[in-house]
Amino acid sequence: MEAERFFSEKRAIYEATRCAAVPFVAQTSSYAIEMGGVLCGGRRVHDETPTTSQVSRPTGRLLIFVNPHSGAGKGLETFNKRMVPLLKRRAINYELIVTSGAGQVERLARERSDLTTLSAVIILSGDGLVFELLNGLCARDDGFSLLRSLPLGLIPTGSGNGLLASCFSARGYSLSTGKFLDKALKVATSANSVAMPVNLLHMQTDSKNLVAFLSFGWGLLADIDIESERWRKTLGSSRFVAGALIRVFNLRTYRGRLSYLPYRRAERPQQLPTLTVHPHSAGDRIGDRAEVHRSSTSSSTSTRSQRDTDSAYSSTQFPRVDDSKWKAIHLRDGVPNLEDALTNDWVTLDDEFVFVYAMTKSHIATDGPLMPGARVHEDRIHLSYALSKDVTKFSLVRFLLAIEKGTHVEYPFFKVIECSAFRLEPLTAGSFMVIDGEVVETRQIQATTTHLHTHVIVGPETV
Ligand SMILES: Nc1ncnc2c1ncn2[C@@H]1O[C@H](COP(=O)(O)OP(=O)(O)OP(=O)(O)O)[C@@H](O)[C@H]1O
Repeated sequence: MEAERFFSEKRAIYEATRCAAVPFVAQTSSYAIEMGGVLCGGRRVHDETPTTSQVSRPTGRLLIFVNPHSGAGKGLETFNKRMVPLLKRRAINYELIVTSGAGQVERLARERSDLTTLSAVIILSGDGLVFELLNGLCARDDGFSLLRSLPLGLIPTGSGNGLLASCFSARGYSLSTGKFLDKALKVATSANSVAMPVNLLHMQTDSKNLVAFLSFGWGLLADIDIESERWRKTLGSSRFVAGALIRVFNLRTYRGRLSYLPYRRAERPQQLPTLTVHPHSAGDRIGDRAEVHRSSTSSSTSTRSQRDTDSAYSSTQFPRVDDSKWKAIHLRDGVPNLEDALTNDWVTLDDEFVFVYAMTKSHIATDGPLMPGARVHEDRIHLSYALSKDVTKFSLVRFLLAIEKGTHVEYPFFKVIECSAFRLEPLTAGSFMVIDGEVVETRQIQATTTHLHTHVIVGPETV
């Protein structure tokens, strides 16, 4: 069986590349990589404003990840039918990796030695792959500087694309279904694009230091996200609505201790994000590219259990080892480690919660903004919660339905606090703790604002 799979994989890769002009193929046991043999021109440019960075043609050398199972499972089709023609038309050189399972992108981002030679990384998936990429990068010694030099292009083929929705919304672009994808394809393959700085949070769990770019959830909203996973293929992003209705009528509440450090402007000035694109040798046109084939070792199932087993984030075996590296990037001095006592300037709520949901961006999906006040580059956390004593099932349903119109913020039980850090200690079990859509296993969690930014391609410079 193994041998059969090995040879069919070889055959698929041979078929994929035999008619390409100059590509070669590297293969590992878990994935196939298609690489072109030409580079297009580029130039080194520095950004001049805190809100956008000039990307010299994101066309020199792209590393493209496609998750074939994300969202409705159309990532590969979108790549072949929609993106390849654009890449060809603009003579863009690229390396394609079709992911074969959870954790692969994180490993590659952590281990590859050629990342400084890339013009950009493009991801066709949901927010999950972005989470893997950023955490892989941040695990490297040169990770924080790589964040400043490696822009991300996001093509929304997942069921949750909150990061791109937040960035596009900030630029005034339409988030309606067709236009969202069209625009993403266009900007990711256009010359002279710009990339927006996007703030990152430091998340400390019992065992890990992680970065988050979007959200942290516990209670109702986190449970809806994870429990509606099973409808991912059939319902796409509508799975959240179906999940919400079911979950509200079986409402669970959780005891927890939520502490936060009220927002104060950063003590050290924010470092202006500088995006550098490395120069490339002058380019030739790439020839006809072959159709892309998925490695036959890739799993055809994308279930939560498989993801949990494979996940690089679920282990609680190992102690955190690099706390000091992370403390150095905090915007506020003196934020204690997760195990340490909080100082007097923190506020603590010990109560029965329906949910806790924190965001640094406005959107978790393309429907209305959950946190309309959040800005992609700013240095504060919008920490929201609802207490069990303040809600009824009926008011919760109305609240969830109001998110699309943005009127949910008017519900008095929806409390939003601006803070620089927060810590959550669940006192009853049963809910997921979810960072950027990914479940983490930990007894408690702490989030702190940092001066780290990644950069998301949103170009062109003028809208
Ligand atoms: N080939 C694969 N098979 C199974 N899982 C994969 C594969 N490639 C990536 N993954 C994992 O799938 C998860 C979901 O990916 P992503 O978030 O990008 O898509 P999505 O459709 O928006 O999913 P969700 O909304 O459930 O998070 C990620 O955690 C990623 O690690």
